[in-house]
Amino acid sequence: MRGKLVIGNWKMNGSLDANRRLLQELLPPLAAVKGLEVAVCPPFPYLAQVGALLEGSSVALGAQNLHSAGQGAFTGEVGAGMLEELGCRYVLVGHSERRSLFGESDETVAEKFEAALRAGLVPVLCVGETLAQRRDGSTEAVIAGQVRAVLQRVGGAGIAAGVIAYEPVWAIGTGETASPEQAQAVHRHIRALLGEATATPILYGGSVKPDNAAALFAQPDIDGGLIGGASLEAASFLAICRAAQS
Ligand SMILES: O=C[C@H](O)COP(=O)(O)O
Repeated sequence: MRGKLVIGNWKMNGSLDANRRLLQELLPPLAAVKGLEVAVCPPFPYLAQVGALLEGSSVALGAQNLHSAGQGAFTGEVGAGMLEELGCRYVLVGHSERRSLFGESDETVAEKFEAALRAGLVPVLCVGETLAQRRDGSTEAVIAGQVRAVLQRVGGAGIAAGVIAYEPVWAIGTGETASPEQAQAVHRHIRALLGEATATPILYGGSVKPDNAAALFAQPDIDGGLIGGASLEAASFLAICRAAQS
């Protein structure tokens, strides 16, 4: 179901003390921000702490990754059921840092998406092109490959139970955001690929800040944001959530 959604991806940042301070600053004013869903994705070791701190708030808990197997001899990995047991609602799959730094293929990502659905989680499929791919004109083909790998595995109903996040790799952590028009063009392309799953929420991510969020979220096919750096600073994340308020 399409509705506004803003997810903070803390990446490999935080500490017990910093997490507590961030949420103490963020949650009271965020309670007054209506008309959207908000989630935060801390690193695995902090899921239980952050889940406890979120109790009584409307902010959902998410994880940044999972393994496609439920359990077993996969040292260092985490299964979907474990995330569900810790109170996660969302899990990111196929973030570009997972794809580029940890070698995740479209097929691996599709398996993870399916495993998350099976456990009752909402998978957030991250897709996006590199700068070289944008320059050589293959943006649409790259995104189509990433989306179709998941569609083939879980079908339209499966993908509609999740969320897609378009994150151009060249805009992640660089301070260089896609213009609202560039982002909208790719979001429209993604929605066209979805067929019957056209109501799947599609978020934009990549250097979203308080000063560019409103223009991005105003685009017809942008349903919110996946926020990295700015989600670590309460005032910035709050301003971005306010910009998504409908
Ligand atoms: O998951 C979040 C994205 O990678 C965006 O990160 P950023 O907002 O720091 O550019």
